[in-house]
Amino acid sequence: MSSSGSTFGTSAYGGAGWQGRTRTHRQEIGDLWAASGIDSEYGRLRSVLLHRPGGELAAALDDPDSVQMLAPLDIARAGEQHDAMAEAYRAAGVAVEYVEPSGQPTPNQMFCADLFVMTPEGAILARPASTVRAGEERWVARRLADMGVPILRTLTGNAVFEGADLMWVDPETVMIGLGLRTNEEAASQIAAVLEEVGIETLAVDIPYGTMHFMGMLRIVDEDLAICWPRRTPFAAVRALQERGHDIVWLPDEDDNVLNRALNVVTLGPRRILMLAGYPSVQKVYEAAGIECVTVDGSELVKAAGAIGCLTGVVSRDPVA
Ligand SMILES: NC(=[NH2+])NCCC[C@H](N)C(=O)O
Repeated sequence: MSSSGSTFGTSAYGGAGWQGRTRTHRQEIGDLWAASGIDSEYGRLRSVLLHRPGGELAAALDDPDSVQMLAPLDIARAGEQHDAMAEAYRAAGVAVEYVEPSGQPTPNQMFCADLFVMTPEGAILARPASTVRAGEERWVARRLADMGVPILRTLTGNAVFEGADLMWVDPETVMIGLGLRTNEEAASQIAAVLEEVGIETLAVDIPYGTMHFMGMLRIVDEDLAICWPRRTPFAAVRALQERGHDIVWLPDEDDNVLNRALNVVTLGPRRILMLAGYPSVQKVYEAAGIECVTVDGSELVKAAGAIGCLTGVVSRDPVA
């Protein structure tokens, strides 16, 4: 302070000592904010967010359909299989973080892929489409915040969006599947926030009677995607082909087999974590040069999801 008592010219008032912030938000990720974000579906996987299921699965015992599950689950077995999946991630060099809600979680909290999606500049929180899952995103928001992961956007109005409906086709483009779980309002809010950071959004319709876009498309490398004949939307297959992707087509098997065998997470280029017990599909993947790491999820699938749905991807090596 000067002898006259004026604060003019002190750093807090913009004087010579002021140190303005000049880096962009993006430049501060990995420093002020935790290293996080993805710009592809296949860059080397670095960290994931999971929720280990517990007593909340009892909600499926009497009437699984009332909580969007297929059959009652053995809670202990489900927990053990979940632990084995987490162990497989750690063995692959992936950091595992857990969402821990306060109080009793809702029954589907473990399906973390549905609750947010990452961009190179932070997370977009989901707004689950059913009352059964409404609010699960709050616990993910709290955990991401604690981890130092920026949150780019929370959806508003009547937008509904589940993270398993968004896929990176290339570092400048995402595809959103419109259907039961994600509506046009959400797609336009997401397109607006992505546009601010220079990313284009392609919206495609997913077939009536299906759950998520993830259930019909998995991208496993820069130039390789797994698709489901007559189920993966035309526009999605075309967008991939235009970018030079080869398509691995799922073999002719019943829906349950394909649903579960396709619900994989890409660990890195041409390397996936998939459920054990689907040899006919695994053979097709391996023939395409995809290395398959397998874990048992026979109990978990009774909740109507598998590895892809259970795994919230927080960070991959950038490919851009
Ligand atoms: N991404 C997925 N396929 N998630 C599966 C979610 C299953 C859950 N029971 C639900 O209906 O919401």
